[in-house]
Amino acid sequence: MSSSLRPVPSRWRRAASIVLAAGWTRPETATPPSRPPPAEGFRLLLLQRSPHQGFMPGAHVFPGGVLDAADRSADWLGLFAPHHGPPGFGLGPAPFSRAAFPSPPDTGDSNADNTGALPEDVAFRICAVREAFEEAGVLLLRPRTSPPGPAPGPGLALEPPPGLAAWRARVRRDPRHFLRLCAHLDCTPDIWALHNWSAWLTPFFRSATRRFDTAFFLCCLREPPPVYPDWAEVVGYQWSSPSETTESFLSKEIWLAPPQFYEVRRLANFASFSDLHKFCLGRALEGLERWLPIILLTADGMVHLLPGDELYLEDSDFLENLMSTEKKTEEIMKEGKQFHRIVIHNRHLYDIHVTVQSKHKHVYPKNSVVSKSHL
Ligand SMILES: CC(C)(COP(=O)(O)O)[C@@H](O)C(=O)NCCC(=O)NCCSC(=O)CCC(=O)O
Ligand SMILES: Nc1ncnc2c1ncn2[C@@H]1O[C@H](COP(=O)(O)O)[C@@H](OP(=O)(O)O)[C@H]1O
Ligand SMILES: [Mg+2]
Repeated sequence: MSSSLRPVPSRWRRAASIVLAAGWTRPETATPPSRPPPAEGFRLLLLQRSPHQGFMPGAHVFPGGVLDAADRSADWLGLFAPHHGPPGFGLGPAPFSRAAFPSPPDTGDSNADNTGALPEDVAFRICAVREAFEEAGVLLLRPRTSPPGPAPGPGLALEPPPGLAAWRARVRRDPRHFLRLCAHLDCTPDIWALHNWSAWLTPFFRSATRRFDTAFFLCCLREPPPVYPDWAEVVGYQWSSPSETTESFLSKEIWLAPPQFYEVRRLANFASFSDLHKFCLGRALEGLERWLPIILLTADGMVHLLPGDELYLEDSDFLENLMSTEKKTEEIMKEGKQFHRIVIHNRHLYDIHVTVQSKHKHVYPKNSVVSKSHL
Protein backbone atom coordinates (compact mmCIF):
# COMPACT_ATOMS: atom_id res chain seq x y z
CA MET A 1 0.00 0.00 0.00
CA SER A 2 1.40 3.41 -0.87
CA SER A 3 0.70 7.01 -0.01
CA SER A 4 1.36 10.08 -2.13
CA LEU A 5 2.71 13.29 -0.67
CA ARG A 6 0.98 16.62 -1.14
CA PRO A 7 2.99 19.68 -0.23
CA VAL A 8 0.29 22.38 0.11
CA PRO A 9 -1.64 22.31 3.38
CA SER A 10 -5.44 22.58 3.15
CA ARG A 11 -7.45 25.55 4.28
CA TRP A 12 -9.74 24.37 7.03
CA ARG A 13 -13.06 25.99 7.78
CA ARG A 14 -14.91 25.33 10.99
CA ALA A 15 -18.57 24.52 10.42
CA ALA A 16 -21.66 23.25 12.20
CA SER A 17 -24.43 21.06 10.89
CA ILE A 18 -27.75 20.12 12.44
CA VAL A 19 -29.58 16.83 12.05
CA LEU A 20 -33.24 17.67 12.54
CA ALA A 21 -35.21 14.57 13.53
CA ALA A 22 -38.97 15.11 13.70
CA GLY A 23 -41.64 12.83 15.09
CA TRP A 24 -43.94 11.82 12.30
CA THR A 25 -47.64 11.54 13.03
CA ARG A 26 -49.02 12.63 9.68
CA PRO A 27 -51.06 10.09 7.74
CA GLU A 28 -48.92 8.14 5.33
CA THR A 29 -50.92 9.17 2.28
CA ALA A 30 -47.87 10.76 0.67
CA THR A 31 -45.93 7.47 0.68
CA PRO A 32 -46.14 5.87 -2.76
CA PRO A 33 -47.81 2.45 -2.60
CA SER A 34 -44.64 0.79 -3.90
CA ARG A 35 -42.66 1.94 -0.89
CA PRO A 36 -43.06 0.46 2.62
CA PRO A 37 -43.85 2.91 5.44
CA PRO A 38 -40.79 4.20 7.32
CA ALA A 39 -39.74 1.86 10.11
CA GLU A 40 -38.21 4.39 12.46
CA GLY A 41 -41.14 6.70 13.41
CA PHE A 42 -39.15 9.85 12.76
CA ARG A 43 -37.89 11.67 9.74
CA LEU A 44 -34.78 13.67 9.00
CA LEU A 45 -34.55 16.95 7.17
CA LEU A 46 -32.26 16.79 4.14
CA LEU A 47 -31.59 19.82 1.99
CA GLN A 48 -30.53 19.59 -1.61
CA ARG A 49 -27.57 21.80 -2.34
CA SER A 50 -27.62 23.93 -5.45
CA PRO A 51 -25.84 22.47 -8.51
CA HIS A 52 -23.89 25.76 -8.51
CA GLN A 53 -22.29 25.18 -5.10
CA GLY A 54 -18.52 24.84 -5.24
CA PHE A 55 -18.53 22.08 -2.62
CA MET A 56 -20.70 18.97 -2.97
CA PRO A 57 -22.97 20.43 -5.67
CA GLY A 58 -26.39 18.78 -5.78
CA ALA A 59 -25.78 16.65 -2.68
CA HIS A 60 -28.39 16.16 0.03
CA VAL A 61 -27.03 17.38 3.35
CA PHE A 62 -28.23 18.35 6.78
CA PRO A 63 -28.55 22.13 7.20
CA GLY A 64 -25.21 23.67 8.08
CA GLY A 65 -22.41 25.95 7.16
CA VAL A 66 -19.32 27.75 8.27
CA LEU A 67 -18.88 29.48 11.60
CA ASP A 68 -19.03 33.27 11.36
CA ALA A 69 -17.47 35.79 13.74
CA ALA A 70 -21.03 36.93 14.54
CA ASP A 71 -21.77 33.48 16.02
CA ARG A 72 -19.35 34.14 18.87
CA SER A 73 -19.93 37.84 19.37
CA ALA A 74 -19.99 39.21 22.93
CA ASP A 75 -23.37 40.75 22.04
CA TRP A 76 -25.00 37.35 22.61
CA LEU A 77 -24.15 37.58 26.31
CA GLY A 78 -26.79 40.26 26.85
CA LEU A 79 -29.45 38.27 25.05
CA PHE A 80 -28.81 35.07 27.03
CA ALA A 81 -28.83 36.94 30.37
CA PRO A 82 -30.22 36.73 32.98
CA HIS A 83 -30.99 32.99 32.93
CA HIS A 84 -27.95 31.76 31.09
CA GLY A 85 -24.42 32.88 30.65
CA PRO A 86 -20.81 31.95 31.07
CA PRO A 87 -19.23 29.65 31.85
CA GLY A 88 -21.61 26.89 30.78
CA PHE A 89 -24.76 28.64 29.51
CA GLY A 90 -26.77 25.93 31.29
CA LEU A 91 -25.34 23.28 28.97
CA GLY A 92 -23.31 21.45 31.59
CA PRO A 93 -19.64 20.65 31.14
CA ALA A 94 -18.56 20.74 27.51
CA PRO A 95 -18.38 17.12 26.43
CA PHE A 96 -16.14 17.69 23.46
CA SER A 97 -13.16 15.54 24.29
CA ARG A 98 -10.81 15.59 21.40
CA ALA A 99 -9.27 12.28 20.50
CA ALA A 100 -5.49 12.14 20.47
CA PHE A 101 -5.67 12.01 16.69
CA PRO A 102 -6.02 14.17 14.77
CA SER A 103 -5.08 17.28 16.66
CA PRO A 104 -7.18 20.24 15.47
CA PRO A 105 -6.03 21.11 11.96
CA ASP A 106 -3.80 24.11 11.82
CA THR A 107 -5.16 26.97 9.80
CA GLY A 108 -4.50 30.60 9.21
CA ASP A 109 -8.19 31.13 8.47
CA SER A 110 -9.88 33.80 10.59
CA ASN A 111 -12.79 31.40 10.86
CA ALA A 112 -10.63 29.29 13.16
CA ASP A 113 -9.81 32.17 15.49
CA ASN A 114 -10.93 31.06 18.91
CA THR A 115 -10.80 34.36 20.73
CA GLY A 116 -14.54 35.03 20.71
CA ALA A 117 -16.50 35.91 23.82
CA LEU A 118 -18.58 32.74 23.80
CA PRO A 119 -17.55 29.18 24.60
CA GLU A 120 -16.88 27.26 21.40
CA ASP A 121 -19.72 24.85 22.15
CA VAL A 122 -22.21 27.74 22.31
CA ALA A 123 -20.88 29.47 19.18
CA PHE A 124 -21.17 26.26 17.13
CA ARG A 125 -24.77 25.83 18.28
CA ILE A 126 -25.63 29.41 17.33
CA CYS A 127 -24.02 28.77 13.94
CA ALA A 128 -26.10 25.60 13.41
CA VAL A 129 -29.33 27.38 14.39
CA ARG A 130 -28.51 30.35 12.14
CA GLU A 131 -27.75 28.09 9.19
CA ALA A 132 -31.05 26.20 9.70
CA PHE A 133 -32.80 29.57 9.46
CA GLU A 134 -30.80 30.81 6.46
CA GLU A 135 -31.06 27.63 4.44
CA ALA A 136 -34.43 26.18 5.48
CA GLY A 137 -36.33 29.01 7.20
CA VAL A 138 -36.55 26.84 10.33
CA LEU A 139 -36.27 28.87 13.55
CA LEU A 140 -34.95 26.89 16.49
CA LEU A 141 -35.51 29.61 19.04
CA ARG A 142 -36.78 29.70 22.57
CA PRO A 143 -38.51 32.60 24.38
CA ARG A 144 -36.13 34.43 26.71
CA THR A 145 -38.75 34.08 29.46
CA SER A 146 -38.54 30.25 29.39
CA PRO A 147 -37.35 28.63 32.61
CA PRO A 148 -33.62 27.96 32.65
CA GLY A 149 -32.23 24.56 31.71
CA PRO A 150 -32.89 22.13 28.94
CA ALA A 151 -36.52 21.24 28.20
CA PRO A 152 -37.43 17.67 29.19
CA GLY A 153 -39.14 16.78 25.91
CA PRO A 154 -38.53 17.31 22.21
CA GLY A 155 -38.89 20.93 21.12
CA LEU A 156 -40.91 22.76 18.53
CA ALA A 157 -39.62 25.24 15.97
CA LEU A 158 -40.94 28.76 16.22
CA GLU A 159 -43.47 30.04 13.68
CA PRO A 160 -41.59 31.93 10.97
CA PRO A 161 -41.71 35.68 11.61
CA PRO A 162 -43.70 38.02 9.41
CA GLY A 163 -41.28 39.23 6.80
CA LEU A 164 -39.32 35.94 6.81
CA ALA A 165 -37.83 36.63 3.39
CA ALA A 166 -36.58 40.09 4.33
CA TRP A 167 -35.09 38.87 7.62
CA ARG A 168 -33.44 35.98 5.87
CA ALA A 169 -31.97 38.20 3.19
CA ARG A 170 -30.51 40.43 5.93
CA VAL A 171 -29.04 37.49 7.83
CA ARG A 172 -27.56 36.00 4.67
CA ARG A 173 -25.99 39.33 3.81
CA ASP A 174 -24.65 39.87 7.32
CA PRO A 175 -24.92 37.11 9.97
CA ARG A 176 -24.95 39.79 12.71
CA HIS A 177 -28.62 40.30 11.82
CA PHE A 178 -29.42 36.91 13.33
CA LEU A 179 -28.91 38.29 16.82
CA ARG A 180 -31.10 41.26 15.89
CA LEU A 181 -33.83 38.89 14.72
CA CYS A 182 -33.62 36.93 17.98
CA ALA A 183 -33.81 40.16 20.02
CA HIS A 184 -36.77 41.35 17.92
CA LEU A 185 -38.58 38.07 18.70
CA ASP A 186 -37.45 38.20 22.38
CA CYS A 187 -35.89 34.76 21.97
CA THR A 188 -32.50 33.10 22.10
CA PRO A 189 -31.24 30.31 19.85
CA ASP A 190 -32.43 27.10 21.52
CA ILE A 191 -28.89 25.89 22.15
CA TRP A 192 -30.18 23.42 24.77
CA ALA A 193 -32.22 21.49 22.20
CA LEU A 194 -29.06 20.65 20.26
CA HIS A 195 -27.28 17.48 21.32
CA ASN A 196 -23.66 16.84 20.53
CA TRP A 197 -23.69 14.04 18.01
CA SER A 198 -20.46 13.76 15.99
CA ALA A 199 -17.69 15.72 14.32
CA TRP A 200 -16.20 15.12 10.88
CA LEU A 201 -13.16 16.44 9.11
CA THR A 202 -13.38 16.47 5.32
CA PRO A 203 -11.06 13.71 4.09
CA PHE A 204 -8.20 14.45 1.77
CA PHE A 205 -9.21 13.62 -1.77
CA ARG A 206 -8.00 14.61 -5.24
CA SER A 207 -7.38 18.32 -4.69
CA ALA A 208 -8.47 19.37 -1.27
CA THR A 209 -9.30 23.04 -1.69
CA ARG A 210 -12.30 23.20 0.63
CA ARG A 211 -12.08 21.28 3.84
CA PHE A 212 -14.35 21.53 6.84
CA ASP A 213 -14.06 20.74 10.50
CA THR A 214 -17.75 20.19 11.17
CA ALA A 215 -19.59 19.69 14.45
CA PHE A 216 -22.83 17.75 13.97
CA PHE A 217 -25.69 18.32 16.42
CA LEU A 218 -28.90 16.37 16.69
CA CYS A 219 -32.16 18.11 17.50
CA CYS A 220 -35.45 16.29 18.15
CA LEU A 221 -38.60 18.16 17.17
CA ARG A 222 -42.05 16.92 18.13
CA GLU A 223 -43.26 17.51 14.59
CA PRO A 224 -41.70 18.63 11.32
CA PRO A 225 -41.81 22.40 10.95
CA PRO A 226 -42.59 23.95 7.58
CA VAL A 227 -39.47 24.31 5.48
CA TYR A 228 -38.79 27.29 3.23
CA PRO A 229 -35.70 26.54 1.12
CA ASP A 230 -33.76 29.66 0.25
CA TRP A 231 -33.76 28.61 -3.47
CA ALA A 232 -30.17 29.82 -3.70
CA GLU A 233 -27.80 27.58 -1.74
CA VAL A 234 -30.67 25.11 -1.31
CA VAL A 235 -32.90 24.02 -4.18
CA GLY A 236 -35.04 21.34 -2.56
CA TYR A 237 -35.67 19.38 0.61
CA GLN A 238 -37.18 16.19 1.95
CA TRP A 239 -38.23 14.73 5.26
CA SER A 240 -37.40 11.05 5.16
CA SER A 241 -36.78 8.30 7.68
CA PRO A 242 -33.30 6.72 7.76
CA SER A 243 -34.54 3.72 5.76
CA GLU A 244 -36.33 5.91 3.21
CA THR A 245 -33.22 8.07 2.89
CA THR A 246 -31.05 5.00 2.32
CA GLU A 247 -33.46 3.77 -0.33
CA SER A 248 -33.50 7.18 -2.08
CA PHE A 249 -29.71 7.11 -2.16
CA LEU A 250 -29.44 3.55 -3.47
CA SER A 251 -32.07 4.20 -6.11
CA LYS A 252 -30.13 7.31 -7.22
CA GLU A 253 -32.88 9.80 -6.37
CA ILE A 254 -30.48 11.64 -4.11
CA TRP A 255 -26.73 11.67 -3.53
CA LEU A 256 -25.17 11.61 -0.07
CA ALA A 257 -21.52 12.11 0.83
CA PRO A 258 -20.07 9.31 2.96
CA PRO A 259 -20.33 11.13 6.34
CA GLN A 260 -24.01 11.91 5.81
CA PHE A 261 -24.63 8.32 4.69
CA TYR A 262 -22.87 7.08 7.83
CA GLU A 263 -25.03 9.32 10.04
CA VAL A 264 -28.23 8.21 8.32
CA ARG A 265 -27.27 4.56 8.85
CA ARG A 266 -26.34 5.26 12.47
CA LEU A 267 -29.81 6.74 13.00
CA ALA A 268 -31.41 3.61 11.55
CA ASN A 269 -30.53 1.95 14.88
CA PHE A 270 -33.42 3.76 16.57
CA ALA A 271 -36.77 2.06 16.39
CA SER A 272 -38.74 5.07 17.62
CA PHE A 273 -38.55 8.81 18.03
CA SER A 274 -38.71 8.56 21.82
CA ASP A 275 -35.79 6.06 21.82
CA LEU A 276 -33.73 8.55 19.87
CA HIS A 277 -34.62 11.45 22.16
CA LYS A 278 -33.91 9.41 25.32
CA PHE A 279 -30.59 8.34 23.85
CA CYS A 280 -29.57 11.95 23.21
CA LEU A 281 -30.45 12.99 26.76
CA GLY A 282 -28.67 9.93 28.18
CA ARG A 283 -25.34 10.66 26.58
CA ALA A 284 -25.34 14.45 27.03
CA LEU A 285 -22.18 14.37 29.13
CA GLU A 286 -20.33 11.73 27.16
CA GLY A 287 -17.27 12.50 25.09
CA LEU A 288 -17.22 13.11 21.41
CA GLU A 289 -14.54 12.28 18.87
CA ARG A 290 -13.69 14.19 15.76
CA TRP A 291 -13.14 11.80 12.88
CA LEU A 292 -10.86 12.25 9.91
CA PRO A 293 -11.69 9.59 7.32
CA ILE A 294 -8.60 8.38 5.46
CA ILE A 295 -9.26 7.43 1.87
CA LEU A 296 -7.84 4.20 0.51
CA LEU A 297 -8.06 4.06 -3.27
CA THR A 298 -8.33 0.50 -4.55
CA ALA A 299 -8.13 -0.90 -8.08
CA ASP A 300 -11.90 -0.73 -8.44
CA GLY A 301 -13.24 1.62 -5.80
CA MET A 302 -12.49 3.45 -2.62
CA VAL A 303 -12.65 2.81 1.11
CA HIS A 304 -13.13 5.53 3.72
CA LEU A 305 -11.24 4.23 6.74
CA LEU A 306 -12.46 5.42 10.13
CA PRO A 307 -10.74 5.37 13.54
CA GLY A 308 -10.48 1.87 14.97
CA ASP A 309 -10.20 0.18 11.59
CA GLU A 310 -7.11 -2.03 11.30
CA LEU A 311 -5.88 -0.08 8.25
CA TYR A 312 -6.45 3.32 9.85
CA LEU A 313 -3.16 5.04 10.61
CA GLU A 314 -3.05 7.73 13.25
CA ASP A 315 -0.42 9.62 11.38
CA SER A 316 -0.69 13.35 10.73
CA ASP A 317 0.65 12.76 7.19
CA PHE A 318 -2.82 11.51 6.36
CA LEU A 319 -4.37 14.90 7.01
CA GLU A 320 -3.02 15.75 3.54
CA ASN A 321 -2.66 12.33 1.95
CA LEU A 322 -4.57 9.33 0.80
CA MET A 323 -3.54 5.68 0.55
CA SER A 324 -3.67 3.57 -2.55
CA THR A 325 -3.33 -0.06 -3.45
CA GLU A 326 -3.36 -2.10 -6.63
CA LYS A 327 -5.62 -4.67 -4.98
CA LYS A 328 -9.34 -4.78 -5.54
CA THR A 329 -11.72 -3.81 -2.74
CA GLU A 330 -12.90 -7.41 -2.37
CA GLU A 331 -9.34 -8.61 -1.74
CA ILE A 332 -8.78 -5.89 0.83
CA MET A 333 -12.00 -6.90 2.59
CA LYS A 334 -11.03 -10.60 2.64
CA GLU A 335 -7.69 -9.79 4.25
CA GLY A 336 -9.11 -7.93 7.23
CA LYS A 337 -11.09 -8.53 10.40
CA GLN A 338 -11.27 -5.30 12.39
CA PHE A 339 -13.42 -2.96 10.39
CA HIS A 340 -14.68 0.57 10.75
CA ARG A 341 -15.02 1.65 7.17
CA ILE A 342 -17.30 2.86 4.43
CA VAL A 343 -16.72 0.95 1.21
CA ILE A 344 -17.51 3.00 -1.89
CA HIS A 345 -18.32 0.64 -4.77
CA ASN A 346 -19.66 3.43 -6.93
CA ARG A 347 -21.34 6.82 -6.56
CA HIS A 348 -24.59 5.29 -5.31
CA LEU A 349 -23.42 2.16 -3.61
CA TYR A 350 -21.77 2.36 -0.23
CA ASP A 351 -21.41 -0.43 2.32
CA ILE A 352 -20.61 0.19 5.95
CA HIS A 353 -18.55 -2.43 7.76
CA VAL A 354 -18.24 -2.11 11.52
CA THR A 355 -16.77 -4.76 13.77
CA VAL A 356 -15.32 -2.40 16.40
CA GLN A 357 -16.98 -1.46 19.68
CA SER A 358 -18.51 2.01 19.78
CA LYS A 359 -16.98 4.58 22.11
CA HIS A 360 -18.47 7.20 24.42
CA LYS A 361 -21.81 5.36 24.68
CA HIS A 362 -22.54 6.25 21.07
CA VAL A 363 -23.98 3.87 18.50
CA TYR A 364 -22.26 2.97 15.29
CA PRO A 365 -24.18 1.85 12.21
CA LYS A 366 -24.95 -1.80 11.80
CA ASN A 367 -23.13 -3.49 8.94
CA SER A 368 -25.00 -2.50 5.84
CA VAL A 369 -24.14 -4.77 2.99
CA VAL A 370 -26.62 -3.90 0.31
CA SER A 371 -28.04 -6.40 -2.11
CA LYS A 372 -26.14 -7.15 -5.29
CA SER A 373 -29.22 -6.00 -7.23
CA HIS A 374 -28.00 -2.46 -6.72
CA LEU A 375 -24.64 -3.21 -8.30
C1 LIG B 1 -21.51 21.66 6.94
C2 LIG B 1 -21.31 21.65 5.45
C3 LIG B 1 -22.60 21.31 4.76
C4 LIG B 1 -20.83 23.06 5.08
O1 LIG B 1 -20.79 23.35 3.79
P1 LIG B 1 -21.27 24.82 3.24
O2 LIG B 1 -20.80 24.84 1.83
O3 LIG B 1 -22.76 24.83 3.38
O4 LIG B 1 -20.62 25.89 4.04
C5 LIG B 1 -20.26 20.64 5.01
O5 LIG B 1 -19.05 21.08 5.44
C6 LIG B 1 -20.47 19.24 5.56
O6 LIG B 1 -21.42 18.55 5.31
N1 LIG B 1 -19.50 18.80 6.32
C7 LIG B 1 -19.50 17.48 6.85
C8 LIG B 1 -18.22 16.73 6.64
C9 LIG B 1 -17.77 16.77 5.24
O7 LIG B 1 -16.82 17.45 4.95
N2 LIG B 1 -18.45 16.06 4.33
C10 LIG B 1 -18.04 15.96 2.97
C11 LIG B 1 -17.10 14.86 2.79
S1 LIG B 1 -16.58 14.84 1.12
C12 LIG B 1 -16.36 13.21 0.85
O8 LIG B 1 -16.50 12.44 1.73
C13 LIG B 1 -15.99 12.77 -0.53
C14 LIG B 1 -16.98 13.26 -1.49
C15 LIG B 1 -16.91 12.54 -2.83
O9 LIG B 1 -17.01 13.26 -3.86
O10 LIG B 1 -16.84 11.30 -2.85
N1 LIG C 1 -27.14 31.46 -4.97
C1 LIG C 1 -26.21 30.57 -4.64
N2 LIG C 1 -26.01 29.46 -5.38
C2 LIG C 1 -25.05 28.58 -5.06
N3 LIG C 1 -24.23 28.72 -4.02
C3 LIG C 1 -24.39 29.80 -3.24
C4 LIG C 1 -25.38 30.77 -3.50
N4 LIG C 1 -25.28 31.73 -2.55
C5 LIG C 1 -24.28 31.36 -1.74
N5 LIG C 1 -23.73 30.22 -2.14
C6 LIG C 1 -22.57 29.49 -1.55
O1 LIG C 1 -22.97 28.85 -0.34
C7 LIG C 1 -21.84 28.76 0.55
C8 LIG C 1 -22.23 29.32 1.91
O2 LIG C 1 -22.69 28.29 2.63
P1 LIG C 1 -22.85 28.36 4.22
O3 LIG C 1 -23.42 29.69 4.57
O4 LIG C 1 -23.80 27.25 4.44
O5 LIG C 1 -21.51 28.13 4.80
C9 LIG C 1 -20.74 29.58 -0.08
O6 LIG C 1 -19.90 28.69 -0.73
P2 LIG C 1 -18.36 28.55 -0.37
O7 LIG C 1 -18.38 27.97 1.01
O8 LIG C 1 -17.89 27.61 -1.40
O9 LIG C 1 -17.81 29.92 -0.42
C10 LIG C 1 -21.50 30.44 -1.08
O10 LIG C 1 -20.68 30.81 -2.17
MG1 LIG D 1 -24.56 25.34 3.98
